[in-house]
Amino acid sequence: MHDHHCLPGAPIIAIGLGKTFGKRTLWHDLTFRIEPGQMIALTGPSGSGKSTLLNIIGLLDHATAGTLKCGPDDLTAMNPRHARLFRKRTLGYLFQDYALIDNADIEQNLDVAMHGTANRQDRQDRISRALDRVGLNGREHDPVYRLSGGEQQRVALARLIVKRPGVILADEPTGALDHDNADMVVHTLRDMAENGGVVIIATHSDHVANACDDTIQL
Ligand SMILES: Nc1ncnc2c1ncn2[C@@H]1O[C@H](COP(=O)(O)OP(=O)(O)OP(=O)(O)O)[C@@H](O)[C@H]1O
Repeated sequence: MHDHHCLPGAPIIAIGLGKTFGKRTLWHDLTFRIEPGQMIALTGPSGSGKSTLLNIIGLLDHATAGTLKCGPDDLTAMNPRHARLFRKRTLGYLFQDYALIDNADIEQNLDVAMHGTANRQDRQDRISRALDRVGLNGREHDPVYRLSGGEQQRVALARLIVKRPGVILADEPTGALDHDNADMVVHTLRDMAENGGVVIIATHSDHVANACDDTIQL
């Protein structure tokens, strides 16, 4: 196993993946392969385990059976240090709680996502382009606690744009948004796939699922 992280360009591979809580089985024997460049919808009724599967791929929960890999890296058997680096360098989350730093401003929230970029001017250019993309240019110094839910979701999207992760996990990313902003989110996630990312979107929206290359139905 290599020491640092799953390089962008690696597929996500599940073989016989299972998850049970006590006596309840959410799914067993889930097998799929998602190639870099693909945007995949994760669908299924409420309670079918979409968020749980995203959490397992995102190293926030564990499968109870099977194997999950990102390229050569076995995600079901990572030591804590490797898991921390994988989260920091390879994973990008777009989850419902946004996980932003509330009392920091938008720029600070984006800046912390760019671990690998030492050059300050380069970081600022990337922040500016990302905020343009999500329609929040000029709002760099607004504190996050003062933003609306939809604005916070767009900051979370901008944070992904500046981070450029190889694996993007999105849980109902269009849930709180109006039609135009929902389209903007889907197009941005599509761009990330086209740049070589693996994009996995848990969604109840047929519109979002139709914009994806394929569907994993739970
Ligand atoms: N830690 C846990 N212990 C026991 N059961 C859990 C735990 N976490 C999740 N579950 C159960 O697993 C099931 C799947 O939950 P999950 O949130 O993954 O579903 P979902 O498909 O994302 O649902 P929704 O579409 O409603 O968001 C739920 O019934 C939930 O109660």
